[in-house]
Amino acid sequence: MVVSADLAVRTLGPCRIDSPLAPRLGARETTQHSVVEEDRILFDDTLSMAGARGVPLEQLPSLEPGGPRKKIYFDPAKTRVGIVTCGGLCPGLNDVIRGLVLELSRHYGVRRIVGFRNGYRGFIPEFGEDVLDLTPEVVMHIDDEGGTILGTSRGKQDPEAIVDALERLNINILFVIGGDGTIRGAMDVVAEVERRGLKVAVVGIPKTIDNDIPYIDQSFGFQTAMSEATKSIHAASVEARSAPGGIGLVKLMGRHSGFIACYSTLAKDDADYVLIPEVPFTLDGEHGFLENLRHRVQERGHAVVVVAEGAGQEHVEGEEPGRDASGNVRFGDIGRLLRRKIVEHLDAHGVENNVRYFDPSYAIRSVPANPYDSAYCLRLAHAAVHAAMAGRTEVIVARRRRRFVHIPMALAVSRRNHVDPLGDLWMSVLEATGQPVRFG
Ligand SMILES: Nc1ncnc2c1ncn2[C@@H]1O[C@H](COP(=O)(O)OP(=O)(O)O)[C@@H](O)[C@H]1O
Ligand SMILES: O=P(O)(O)OC[C@H]1O[C@](O)(COP(=O)(O)O)[C@@H](O)[C@@H]1O
Ligand SMILES: [Mg+2]
Repeated sequence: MVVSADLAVRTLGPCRIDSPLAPRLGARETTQHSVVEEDRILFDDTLSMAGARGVPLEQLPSLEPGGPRKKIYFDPAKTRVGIVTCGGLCPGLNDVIRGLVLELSRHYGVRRIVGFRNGYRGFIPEFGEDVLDLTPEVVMHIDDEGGTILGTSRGKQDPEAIVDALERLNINILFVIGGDGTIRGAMDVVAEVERRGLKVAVVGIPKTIDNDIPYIDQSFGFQTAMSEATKSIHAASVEARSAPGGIGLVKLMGRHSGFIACYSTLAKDDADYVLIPEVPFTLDGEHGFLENLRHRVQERGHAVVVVAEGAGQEHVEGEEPGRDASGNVRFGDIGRLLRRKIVEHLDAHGVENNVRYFDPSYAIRSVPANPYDSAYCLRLAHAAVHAAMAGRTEVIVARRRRRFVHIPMALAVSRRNHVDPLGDLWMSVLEATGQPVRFG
């Protein structure tokens, strides 16, 4: 079987130790529900996509399956584990931490697990952060709360200092729970680990409420966050329908990808317009957004507009986008700009208007995971533990088309997941809202 280089997963070495889970794996075979270790998971999911590669079946790009192995690399009794959460909050962070700790301790018998506090700065002595001992008792009920018991942060830290801390604490496995920035940071850590000739596995559990990590079905916490967002859309709709010329305007998170705006709109089916970063729009002119909205309000008496924070940035004049500590762009406020423009435009045309502006902001990501996301987080945590104990490194675990897989970190950060303006999701949004295919 040929494995394309970018899909090959790196391992620390041969697995020689019997896994404590081996007795449960005896009868496992590849079925529609599970994939055995020796098998691979096809990268393409349609005949035409696979066929377009024009290569024999065994050379088709494929991913390593996730799941427990009969033989593992690390001896659980001697293994020390670190866990860190970085970047913005996301529902389910505590579920993942809990899942890692329970799987490591109960099923593999790992006895020393520590949590680094407040993201990558938790490794740096100058910040004076103590590590937190993570036991089943400590983590048992943390999933009841949103956030992360470890804390999180943005801002780059020196990979050499991070690996110094790993050496100081004799850590063999580091789990990083974070988004694209965190994964890039983890790749720097892997490079430094290798430079020193250490055998430390670094495994990621991808986190992003924006759902912008590619090659995975959907990121954990996304479903919870978009469910929270529907509350604001509903409130905007109630307000809009209760006032003459009522316009409910909702700004939602989503820097580069408008998934939250799209899915929460579909869930409520109350919105008349959705504006996302992936689909540019014009404001002015006969076919611009403002004129379309004016007609809608005059004809129907009210309207609901959902806008993702990264949408229409070209319209946010005079505000130079800044950068946060991690180097992410800080966008101008498209929500406030739209509110002002809508009022000005409708006033100028003598159309009565009552704009109600909603910015739920952090409220959608600070809540505990819903049951679906909790179950998903637990399964991701299990997959991450299996990968790490089997010596996999520089990988993230993910679910792709219902299968748990190992994705090399380099591939996971090679691009961003976007709403495809020519794809099914955006088509559904156009159907649900009735907005024109393009403004302008
Ligand atoms: N290109 C990069 N190289 C190394 N570390 C990075 C890089 N980008 C971000 N990081 C680090 O990863 C952590 C989280 O990144 P951030 O972008 O804030 O969140 P997220 O992981 O959710 O994308 C921060 O400590 C940040 O400094
Ligand atoms: O937490 P901050 O620094 O205010 O940043 C807010 C940003 O964080 C997010 O919630 C998620 O970003 P990350 O995936 O980089 O953590 C974005 O949707 C939002 O723009
Ligand atoms: Mg990010």
